[in-house]
Amino acid sequence: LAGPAGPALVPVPASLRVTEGAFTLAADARIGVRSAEGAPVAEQLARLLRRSTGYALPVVREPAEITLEVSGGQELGREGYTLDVTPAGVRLAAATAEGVFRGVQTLRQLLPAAIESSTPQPGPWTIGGVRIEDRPRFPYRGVMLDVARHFFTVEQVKRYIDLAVAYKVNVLHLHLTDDQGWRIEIRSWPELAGDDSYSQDDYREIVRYAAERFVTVVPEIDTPGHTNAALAAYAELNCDGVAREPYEGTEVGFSSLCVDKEITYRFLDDVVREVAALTPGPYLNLGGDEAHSTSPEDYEKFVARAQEIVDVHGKQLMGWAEITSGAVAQHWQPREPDRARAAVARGAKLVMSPADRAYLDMKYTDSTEYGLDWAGLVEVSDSYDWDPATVVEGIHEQDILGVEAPLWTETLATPDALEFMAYPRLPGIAEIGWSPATVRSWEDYRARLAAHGPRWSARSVTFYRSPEIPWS
Ligand SMILES: CC1=[NH+][C@H]2[C@@H](O1)O[C@H](CO)[C@@H](O)[C@@H]2O
Repeated sequence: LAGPAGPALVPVPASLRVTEGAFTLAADARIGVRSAEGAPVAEQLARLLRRSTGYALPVVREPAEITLEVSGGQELGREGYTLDVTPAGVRLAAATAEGVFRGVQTLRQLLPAAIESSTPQPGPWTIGGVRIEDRPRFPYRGVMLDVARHFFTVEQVKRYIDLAVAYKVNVLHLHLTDDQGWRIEIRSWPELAGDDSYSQDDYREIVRYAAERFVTVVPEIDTPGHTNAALAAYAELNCDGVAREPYEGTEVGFSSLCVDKEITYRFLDDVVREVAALTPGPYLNLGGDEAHSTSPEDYEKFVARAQEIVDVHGKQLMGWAEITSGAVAQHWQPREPDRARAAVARGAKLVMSPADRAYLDMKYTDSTEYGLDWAGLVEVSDSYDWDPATVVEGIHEQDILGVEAPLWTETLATPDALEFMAYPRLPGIAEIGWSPATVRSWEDYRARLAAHGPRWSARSVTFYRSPEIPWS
């Protein structure tokens, strides 16, 4: 692989040493895993390698040519791992199955791009010798998918997860409700979700699929603004008792729940109860952005009640940077750094998603067919060449839980459009979340990223061939 210092890995590992010799995966190779905890990850790796090599690759309960070990060593944390490739074979060790899963993503990238094919390819399947010790900089490395402006099916969400976990992404934030649509069944309020929505079983399946890949789902029910879909479904939720018209446009800030009506909080309690019961992850995101039709006093009253409700249902409140309560606030508006500082001042942790860097719905250039440009044009270099710990004055490493790449879908109606906007920028945000700031740079990253084009082509990913990258 053409990477300047060796393998073209994204995210770049915390430490990597090229060693003597090479390992070639042979047709009679086996995958060894001794612990029950590691077995599901071994099976996932086996399925992936069988598909593109055509080899049997049985999983056995003893050391083998590829050995996955879930050992006790806590020094690398929950997601860290060590990966040794020698002529004798591959040894991937971690304290948890999650760490082994993260290391498997690195192992995939050490193998030729053809390993990503869905049909058997000719080898040789050779990896140069390396010793890798790796662990993430931030614990929260997310992608957000807006399924409200345009709905995407369970299978399409699964594919979005599949592509993202190859880059060690570990959070999927689903923007489930907005002015244009309510996309999750709420049994106590059956008129909310229309035809294009997830049943509760659909949502459970997304959560299950994500969990198998050590991805935490963060559901967002955007409130008190961005609520036209609910206000159109239930007249009684409106202050004037009149149902709103359905809205298909792209304006924001015109809707608000009725803060002074008690039914608003029965509604919120029912919704939070049902969604929390379906969500194993710690966060319940209640949005809070662009509540331009809610007075500041009403906004504070609403958020205080919302916090109580989320507490009752055993979750931690998360929201956009405007939200004035909760454990985690998400910085998004480059023009409003004060909100990030205020969130830290009240004891919240930040997820960094500056729109002029991390919003995957921003056009690459003014000739990009899809997307918006209110935060500016965001080429691959703009999206990569920043750091969460310096991007906002006064916000430092210890204030930050992680990063997230939101993909808003006002202008994106198909999976191809999603992939075109997400690739190649999503891997860069993933690297910013995982790799130490000291081991990454734009010049090195663009050279490594060049080797990922063939990997995406092998998976039929529709990506933007940015002229900034020397594609291999
Ligand atoms: C947090 C946030 N609220 C707005 C803003 O981001 O911009 C998005 C488009 O880029 C838009 O879809 C969203 O409703």
